[in-house]
Amino acid sequence: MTERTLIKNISIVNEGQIILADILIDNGVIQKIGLLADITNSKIIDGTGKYLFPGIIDGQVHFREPGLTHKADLYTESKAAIAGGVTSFIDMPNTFPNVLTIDILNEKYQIASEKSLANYGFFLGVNGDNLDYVINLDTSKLLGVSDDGLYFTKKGNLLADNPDTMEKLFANCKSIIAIHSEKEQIVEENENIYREKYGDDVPVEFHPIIRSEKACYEATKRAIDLANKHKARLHILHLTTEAETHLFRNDIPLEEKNITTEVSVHHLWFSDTDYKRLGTLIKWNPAIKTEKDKKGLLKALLDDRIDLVTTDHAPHTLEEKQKPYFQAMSGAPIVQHSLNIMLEFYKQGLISLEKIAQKMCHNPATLYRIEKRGFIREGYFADLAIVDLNSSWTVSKENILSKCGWSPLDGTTFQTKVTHTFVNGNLVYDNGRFNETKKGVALTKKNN
Ligand SMILES: O=C1C[C@@H](C(=O)O)NC(=O)N1
Repeated sequence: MTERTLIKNISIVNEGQIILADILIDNGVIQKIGLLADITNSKIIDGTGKYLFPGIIDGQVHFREPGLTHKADLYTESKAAIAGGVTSFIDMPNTFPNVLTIDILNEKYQIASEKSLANYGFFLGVNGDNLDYVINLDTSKLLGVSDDGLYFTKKGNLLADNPDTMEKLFANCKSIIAIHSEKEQIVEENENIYREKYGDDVPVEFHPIIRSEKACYEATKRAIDLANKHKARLHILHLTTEAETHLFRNDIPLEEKNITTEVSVHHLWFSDTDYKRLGTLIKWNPAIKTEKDKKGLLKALLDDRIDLVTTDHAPHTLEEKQKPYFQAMSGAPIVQHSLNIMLEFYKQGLISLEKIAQKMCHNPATLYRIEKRGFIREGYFADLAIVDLNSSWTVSKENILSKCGWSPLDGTTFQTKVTHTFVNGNLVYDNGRFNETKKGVALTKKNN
């Protein structure tokens, strides 16, 4: 049983509008939305002047467990997520061992049930070795939303650059094929050119030239051609170039799209002008690119060619990051600050609150067919975030919650603050304090 809570007089951002109302949370779900009388035995939160969002659903994170828990784990990173208003996440399979079988996948669900404060789903990885296994998978054995998410990337054990592997997967797979889209051959050719010139210590400013627009565009175009040819369901992860945005459509509703895409917050926030200041701390794959790309990505997000905002939260220790170019790990922690970043764009007049809710809450739920989450509706799970749009604070070591203890946003002042986060009706985060007694649950799937 969860505590009964009445949030009074709050601006509810949901499904294209903002309405001022009260909301009653009971038994884990949203019971009533409207002008409600005070109810006995309920905790009352005064929402005057504040905004209520559906809890953010982050469609791409790396919480590193099992196998890489010196960087992060399901407890620490879900806690960081909750502080940022993120109530559900879908985690990538490049943990160790790589998630290439149902047994390994189910082990992650088990660990999350014991440790995660937020709700969770996990991608299953695909490579040349487990391709037949994946194609013949009995999806009834998959837990949660996993049978809607297969992840195909291009490095190491999850390498997917082989044209025959790609063709076979697209021809046979019914699940969403999520792709990290960079053509490895082009990247390697560029790496060799710069290695010859600079040795190991290539200036990081060349990262977007090595992991080039061409590498991204050609991989994305190839995946789209394959998806069209085989009528497969394709999702391109973390788009980074303006050029690629023109490959996506906005003339069909999300529910009917066969090909979808997302942008990660750091590709909207940073550009190549930031490499000088932040160096390898913002070395990410795909790379942070130019100002023109950054603007093109926001434009495509606003006109619905891009469907989701995710984080690709990818923590590494500072030691792993502060190394010469070729040894410095790619990725950085950002899940705690994704809503703050998007709200900063709102403050600058670049995006509406309704659009933020669409891209971070409604669309991930629709795309991954997540049951009864992502919207503020009576009868839906009470995953909610209350936001103060006029409260500034500065990111610093003292308030960074990711286990790795640093952030590329250190020193950044945000003008908005998440004050409360509810997960399944439980007030898990309240103005800096956590209630860790209740754990998140596995995301379940809508039937149709
Ligand atoms: O897609 C990815 C993976 C991630 C990681 O570190 O796992 N780091 C990245 O920069 N991009």
